[in-house]
Amino acid sequence: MTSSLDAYLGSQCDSDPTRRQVAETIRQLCAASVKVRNTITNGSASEHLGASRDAMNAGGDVQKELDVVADRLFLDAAKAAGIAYFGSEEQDEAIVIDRDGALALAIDPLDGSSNIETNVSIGTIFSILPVTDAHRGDPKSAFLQPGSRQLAAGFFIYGPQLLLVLSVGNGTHVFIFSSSFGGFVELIGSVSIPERASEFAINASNYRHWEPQIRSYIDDCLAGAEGPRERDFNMRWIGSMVADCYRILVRGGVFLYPGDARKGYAKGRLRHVYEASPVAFCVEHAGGSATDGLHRILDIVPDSLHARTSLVFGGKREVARIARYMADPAELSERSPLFGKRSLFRA
Ligand SMILES: O=P(O)(O)OC[C@H]1O[C@](O)(COP(=O)(O)O)[C@@H](O)[C@@H]1O
Ligand SMILES: [Mg+2]
Ligand SMILES: [Mg+2]
Repeated sequence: MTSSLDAYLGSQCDSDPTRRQVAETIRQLCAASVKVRNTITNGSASEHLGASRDAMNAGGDVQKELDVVADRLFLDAAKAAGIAYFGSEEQDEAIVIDRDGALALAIDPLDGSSNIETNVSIGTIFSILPVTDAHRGDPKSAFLQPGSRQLAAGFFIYGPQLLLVLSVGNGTHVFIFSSSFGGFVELIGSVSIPERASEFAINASNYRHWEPQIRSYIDDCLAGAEGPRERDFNMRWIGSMVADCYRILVRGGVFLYPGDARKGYAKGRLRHVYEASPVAFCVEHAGGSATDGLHRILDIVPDSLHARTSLVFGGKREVARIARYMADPAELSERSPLFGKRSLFRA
């Protein structure tokens, strides 16, 4: 029999008051996600949701109407859940909700904003962290913990289906919103990323800005069956990390958003606290890996709420292979000159 999210949370989060509050927070986030989904699917509203506002968020991105609507709905959810501190992509600073609360909620209210007006899957990414006495005087410090301390993390996808990918630290599970049931029910009991896959996701338009190591890795994939990998690769880039991540969870492959030479992109585009860290938590609990190219994301201590990080995640073996490219460029130059020089992009 299919089990409900509620039953799952009851079985996983009943051991102590903090975990019960984690469960309550997830329930409130789910309720907000349904409101966001309804807002998106409501035809009369959709006209202006993708419209740009005059404002920019702390990361320098132009805010769209839906970024702000979603931020407000998730802030209300955080208040209803009794969260201590709310840190959002759309807010410059962490917001104090309840000074005595036990949890901090970091959120990307709307992931894939550039896809809003194109009717492509978008989502919401969240991370739930513990608040200790050491964080009380300084709310932002609660968000500057390594991702390994997350109590729960996940993301919603507003796509053909409304999905929740969730880890409370014991595997990664997928729930689907069922309107006939009136809530989320389990779709995949425990996700396991297929190890051998031949699919990569990267924004290839940035090729000329990448470091040589990233170019070499992609060159070798593109060389296909005739290249050093001796097999053909496929490429996908949705432009909504939630959707790229979900595909990798169910079908395998690897995602890269590396730092590059563009101004402001030394550490890529993605934000550590509310994008990379929760995705890394779900990916690791599904048997995969997530790094900044070299180091495990969940071990890195971010230095600000809106810090960026290079991000590579997916199947363990492929992520480890990319780390070898990053760590040892010398090894690349020692490869067969045939493959060392060939590239579909380079002359
Ligand atoms: O437009 P680019 O540079 O390919 O970046 C796409 C990436 O940016 C993001 O949209 C960033 O998230 P936001 O939409 O929350 O800013 C990711 O979802 C996606 O993977
Ligand atoms: Mg995002
Ligand atoms: Mg966003």
